[in-house]
Amino acid sequence: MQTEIMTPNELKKFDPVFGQLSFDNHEQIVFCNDKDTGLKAIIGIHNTVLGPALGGTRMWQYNSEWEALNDVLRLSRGMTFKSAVTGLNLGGGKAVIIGNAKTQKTPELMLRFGEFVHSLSGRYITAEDVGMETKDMDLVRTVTPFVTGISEEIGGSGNPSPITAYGVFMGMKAAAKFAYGSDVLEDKVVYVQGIGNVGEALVENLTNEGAKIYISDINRERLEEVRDKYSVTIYEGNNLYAEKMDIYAPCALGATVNDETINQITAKVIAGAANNQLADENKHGMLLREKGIVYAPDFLINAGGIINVYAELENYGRQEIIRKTENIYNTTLEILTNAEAGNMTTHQAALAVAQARIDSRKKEK
Ligand SMILES: NC(=O)c1ccc[n+]([C@@H]2O[C@H](COP(=O)([O-])OP(=O)(O)OC[C@H]3O[C@@H](n4cnc5c(N)ncnc54)[C@H](O)[C@@H]3O)[C@@H](O)[C@H]2O)c1
Repeated sequence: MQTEIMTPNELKKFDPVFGQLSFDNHEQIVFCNDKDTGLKAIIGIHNTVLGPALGGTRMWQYNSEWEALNDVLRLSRGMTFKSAVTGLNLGGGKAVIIGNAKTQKTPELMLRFGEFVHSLSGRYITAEDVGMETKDMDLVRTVTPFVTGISEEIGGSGNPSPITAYGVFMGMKAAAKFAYGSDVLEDKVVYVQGIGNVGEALVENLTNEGAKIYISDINRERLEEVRDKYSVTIYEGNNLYAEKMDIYAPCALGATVNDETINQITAKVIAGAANNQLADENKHGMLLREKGIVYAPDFLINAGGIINVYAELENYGRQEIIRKTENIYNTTLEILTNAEAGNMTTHQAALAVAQARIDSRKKEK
């Protein structure tokens, strides 16, 4: 799917909302505005066939409202497929708040946002995303029950990052099994790009397995902190993609598999936590396939976080969270096998599994 932002002139040729390139088959888009608190937010509900649309709230200083709309359309669609492929009874939604989370996020603004979430009567359930913290969700919880990712002290599931990392690790093992015939990662050279919350927890899993780990990050302090804790090497070069490695784990930004990098990548496996790793799902998915690189779809293997918050709704415990996250291994292997058999990209194969679940539920209904 195309996700580029159009220029204002290009936009004039289209309907401004339904004509957006990222408009898929979204059920409902809610524009939330409140002058008193400065709130400008958009809630995107992509699909509710499998259940309420759950997805985090991102606060970001977008360059334009079009950019914010495009982001919420793209992200909410992604949530539909993430939950569907993971086997959760959830639909896909997401919210964006336009503004600087460091300077414009006030308690009043968050409470007003919570009221808008509440007005949707549970069709949309929010959670944390970029620019949000657990304490913001705790505040939203005071005005609506339709929020997850709240503190453990008030019944929440706590920090999702270690579970996300465990799911990525499971997906990586499955991809290694497919590419190398064994899921043992001992002595495999793995580059972890971005050692934030998820990246560091992934490093911990990889360390326990005996992988040869290289880490890269734009934050030098983080690099040194992680190096002092684990047996890893800091990557000091400036073009990680061309380095000789077995596995590339993008855990920072999206779109790192793009026209510029794709021909440099030497890894046989790509498996990481970052959302939207392929700059162009179809084009780059196909190129990876042609190059024989096994790509574990991001929205499938980074689903640990949503499994974790889903526990708050379904009241299941730690053991079930781990079991569901471990199952990412089986689903990944199944999808990689389907992709090969069906002459599809792995991304398309994962979407097909998700879509089949949605279609079959729709029929039942
Ligand atoms: N936290 C979760 O549970 C979760 C769930 C699903 C997906 N994700 C995705 O996984 C990725 C990592 O999430 P996180 O929670 O660890 O975020 P984070 O903000 O804690 O860490 C991101 C790290 O990437 C680094 N970084 C930024 N730009 C970089 C670059 N160009 N090169 C190298 N490093 C760079 C940052 O300095 C930071 O240390 C994000 O894309 C996020 O959307 C996270």
